[in-house]
Amino acid sequence: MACMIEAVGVHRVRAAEEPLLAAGVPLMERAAAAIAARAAQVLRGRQGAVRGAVVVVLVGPGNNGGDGLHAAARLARRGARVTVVQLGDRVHEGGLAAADAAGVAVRRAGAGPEALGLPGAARLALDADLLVDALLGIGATGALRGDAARLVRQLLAADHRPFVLAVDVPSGIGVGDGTVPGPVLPADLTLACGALAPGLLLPPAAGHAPHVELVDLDLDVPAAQPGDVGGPAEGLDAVHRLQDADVPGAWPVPRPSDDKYRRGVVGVVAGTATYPGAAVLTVGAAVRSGAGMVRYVGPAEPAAAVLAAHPEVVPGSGRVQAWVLGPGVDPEDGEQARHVQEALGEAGLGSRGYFAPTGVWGPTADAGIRPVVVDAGALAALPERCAPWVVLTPHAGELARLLGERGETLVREDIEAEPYRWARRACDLTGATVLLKGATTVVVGPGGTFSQAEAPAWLATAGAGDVLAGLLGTLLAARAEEAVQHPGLVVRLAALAALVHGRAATTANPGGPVSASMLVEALPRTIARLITREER
Ligand SMILES: NC(=O)C1=CN([C@@H]2O[C@H](COP(=O)(O)OP(=O)(O)OC[C@H]3O[C@@H](n4cnc5c(N)ncnc54)[C@H](OP(=O)(O)O)[C@@H]3O)[C@@H](O)[C@H]2O)[C@@H](O)CC1
Ligand SMILES: Nc1ncnc2c1ncn2[C@@H]1O[C@H](COP(=O)(O)OP(=O)(O)O)[C@@H](O)[C@H]1O
Ligand SMILES: [K+]
Repeated sequence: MACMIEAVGVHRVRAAEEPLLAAGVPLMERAAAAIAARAAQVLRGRQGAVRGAVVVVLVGPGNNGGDGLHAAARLARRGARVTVVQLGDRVHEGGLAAADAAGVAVRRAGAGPEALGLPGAARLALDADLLVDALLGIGATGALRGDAARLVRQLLAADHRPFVLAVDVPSGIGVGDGTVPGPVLPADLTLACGALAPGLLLPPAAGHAPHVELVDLDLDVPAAQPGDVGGPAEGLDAVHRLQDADVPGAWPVPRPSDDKYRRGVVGVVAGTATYPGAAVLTVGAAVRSGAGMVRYVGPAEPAAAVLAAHPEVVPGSGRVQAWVLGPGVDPEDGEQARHVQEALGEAGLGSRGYFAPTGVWGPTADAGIRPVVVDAGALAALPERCAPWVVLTPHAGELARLLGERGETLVREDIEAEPYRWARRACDLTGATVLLKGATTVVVGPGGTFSQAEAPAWLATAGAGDVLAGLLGTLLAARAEEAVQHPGLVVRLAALAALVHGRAATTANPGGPVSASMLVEALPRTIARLITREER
């Protein structure tokens, strides 16, 4: 059963809540009841009881603060010692009334008579058993401002913080794009109200919300638009994340009627005499993830290394269903650079690239068109215009270079600060699907947006990207015909490759170091476990 997670653009959440609010459905009370129940569970787990536990709720001016106030009232009624710290002048009136009625102490932070002062507010917050962050939710624009920003900075400077429960989102993240524009309190637990915001899945903001649970409010969210991009003011429509349970339905498991050609032949142009290892790893990943056949195109030295490691590989050019181009290829290397160009041309991408005859993609006439993975050295050979079935697999540095060649002035850190934005930009500029590698891998294509976060940090090791390229080649070769028709399938297969890649690292050595060769070794049993859902 598919169980993919969908994060929902803010405008779609608003559209879903409007009719319910108009009909008088008490969404805030429902959200607050769930938040208080989960907070009580946390307190019982950590303190043994709710009664007597010290809870501080940081409350902002809008409905996110309203959620916090109502939850504070409920926790106080269960015997917790609750203090609300109000940041700013305004506060949700209904929530305030509920908190007052339940005997919650409501204190202002900042300056003024009877205000706690920021150091006082910080001390109170840091001494709590549970700190609830209800400063800002999906109504946030830009970084936290004013006293809220100052208080969060003070909390971030502390050596130890209590358990932090964020209401809806960690306050101050870019809810629509996953940016972190200012100080944000990392949350131990985030309770998303009604739907997950895109920022909860997209890096770097997602790193502040490693554990997200959905509070189901029975919202009837309108379907995402095809292509998933909202208007400029609305932002992203949807971000998806595949789960392990999605793998069996998406993985190309061979049927009895298949032969090696029908299962998909992968052509690999990778490695040079200087970097033969990239060829071995890319080819190895394609073979071990179940390609029907792998053809290797390259000079004698890497070809010999490939055949020594993987005797099942067929050397030289020939008919393939998908190409993997570029791992370990030096764009200045004449022979491999020429092979990259030939493969691109053969896949339907001439010197200027692919322009669909009708102005829309969806080729039918040209039978030569086939998916291509363009990695590392081949990124420099990319034609002006690609198509959704061309998957670029840069890391942040390579993406900065690629965009630099297309007129953007960027460094790697810019990409790391706004991975979604720049992957989207590269997709818009090239027409290709872009898989941006990182601790969380983001895939942005004309067919949608995915974010996968399975990879342990041990995976940041030389050659791991080559393995991903080979693995993705196998998936695209197996479903080549559908992939050139359906851009939605291409992004999904790229996300699937990232998921399996991350899981293979854990399979190879749970909790410890891995090498790229260990990843290749681990692929067959990782895939078997995922598609059969058996523990091995
Ligand atoms: N989805 C659902 O079904 C349900 C959602 N619910 C909840 O509602 C929340 C959304 O509430 P919301 O729309 O009132 O916005 P919210 O996040 O509280 O912030 C807006 C306020 O903050 C202010 N402000 C803005 N930016 C700022 C900044 N950078 N720094 C400082 N201040 C800033 C802004 O002021 P302004 O910019 O207008 O001056 C405005 O006053 C949602 O996240 C969820 O928790 C549930 O209750 C029910 C079901
Ligand atoms: N901090 C991290 N945590 C988890 N995975 C990471 C991290 N950093 C990088 N990765 C993953 O490691 C791989 C590295 O790929 P790449 O940079 O292309 O390396 P190489 O070129 O040496 O093969 C990618 O799949 C990337 O997503
Ligand atoms: K919040």
